[in-house]
Amino acid sequence: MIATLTLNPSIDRELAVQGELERGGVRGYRRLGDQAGGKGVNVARAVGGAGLDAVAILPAPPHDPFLQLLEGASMRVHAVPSSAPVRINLTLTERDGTTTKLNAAGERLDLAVEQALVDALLREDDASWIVLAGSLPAGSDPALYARIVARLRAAAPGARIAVDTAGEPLAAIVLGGSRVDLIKPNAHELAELLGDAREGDALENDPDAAAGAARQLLDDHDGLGAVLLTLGGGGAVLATRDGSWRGSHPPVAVRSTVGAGDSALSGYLIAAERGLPERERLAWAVAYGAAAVTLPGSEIPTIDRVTPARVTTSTLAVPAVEPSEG
Ligand SMILES: O=P(O)(O)OC[C@@]1(O)O[C@H](CO)[C@@H](O)[C@@H]1O
Repeated sequence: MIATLTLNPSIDRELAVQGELERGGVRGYRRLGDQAGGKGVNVARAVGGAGLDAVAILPAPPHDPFLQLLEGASMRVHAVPSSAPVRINLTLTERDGTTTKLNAAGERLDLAVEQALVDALLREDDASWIVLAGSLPAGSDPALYARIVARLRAAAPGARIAVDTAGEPLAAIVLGGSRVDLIKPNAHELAELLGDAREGDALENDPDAAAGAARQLLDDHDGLGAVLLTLGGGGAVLATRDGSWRGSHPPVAVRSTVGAGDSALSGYLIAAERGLPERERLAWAVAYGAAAVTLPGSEIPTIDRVTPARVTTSTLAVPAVEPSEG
């Protein structure tokens, strides 16, 4: 069973832009629809869609439209009542598949709601993986995920924890020495974590450099178990303490890249639940990510759309890293 926590869920509203989007210009659009989103929600939906047990834990006011959008979803939903309405994130899609995302900050959660969410997570004591995913609502303590990990470690020492976040919350986890089994940055998030956000494109286009950077993180931070680094159309790299691999997929027709990273993480987790080794988990991650980009908006692929056999994996010879000083 997989339990996800989404502290900042969203209604994902997709707008199809007429013509090309131009900064400062005027364009028409067609509203395509709303989906219940947020990274942990998407992961739970994908895992549930693969026939596995998943629960999405999140805050939402009792009659928020977000909850109606979740009716009939493939996973269990545990909504902790909150007074903060669920944010609306916009996805602007152009004909050629270019996706522009405008994300709202999300409203700060009351301390009592925060506590109730963590308590709900702790009650899921048969979860094989706990996933903490997405940004934190505005005004949250950037170390909130790190504090939640510390509580989970104390209460459930054996649980495996995956974190998919960015910026300060990710830095608080990694640099603060939290013990997590997996992080899933993209190249830009990894570059920012390493202190040079400008290097994101370079990492995305150079899987060897990306793997070296991921491996360096593992060497510098004992708390980290593995890094699943997504590289857009370049597939993904998985760096673990036992080896590093690259997975790539033949090109696909891209409709929307929203949710591709969540799908990749889901693929890894679904393969892990099936007892597959790391290299095959990577193949599943890449296959899920590739299937996701062929779907509109933040639609998450069901397992029948996913073909891990189309993914080529190779072992990366990552140079040995000098032990860090001190
Ligand atoms: O603000 P966050 O939490 O980083 O990102 C939120 C979000 O962009 O992530 C999902 C796609 O990954 C969407 O469902 C959602 O709108």
